[in-house]
Amino acid sequence: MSPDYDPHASSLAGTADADVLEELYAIRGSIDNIDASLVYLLAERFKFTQRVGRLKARHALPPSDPGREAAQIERLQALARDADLEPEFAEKFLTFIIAEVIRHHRAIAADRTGADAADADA
Ligand SMILES: O=C(O)C(=O)C[C@]1(C(=O)O)C=C[C@@H](O)C=C1
Repeated sequence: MSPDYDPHASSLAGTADADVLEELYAIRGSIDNIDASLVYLLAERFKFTQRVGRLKARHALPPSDPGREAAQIERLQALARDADLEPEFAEKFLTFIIAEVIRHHRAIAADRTGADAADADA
């Protein structure tokens, strides 16, 4: 955990009884653990998608693959329904992440094009 992180940071101090705040902080401890896991999971996912980006750039494949995305969204919506999560939220979340991945893929491809052009000039 970041040394500067205060798990009791709140704008609610003084607005509720101490026992209510204690319960709130206890619940927030679990929320903090989940948020930390999400960060690690996302970092790991981006490590893999960076590999995909490099592979695609090397073989001149397009950054996005709409057929793959449609299948992923359908799958995540079904998982969300099973998990009692709004399927629309699952779709929005995945679409948000994929947009960032595509931005990375484009940057990798542009770097590679630049490097290839520099090699050709040399
Ligand atoms: O699997 C790919 O081809 C990727 O580039 C990864 C990914 C994803 O983040 O899941 C991102 C962009 C594509 O449109 C589809 C999927």
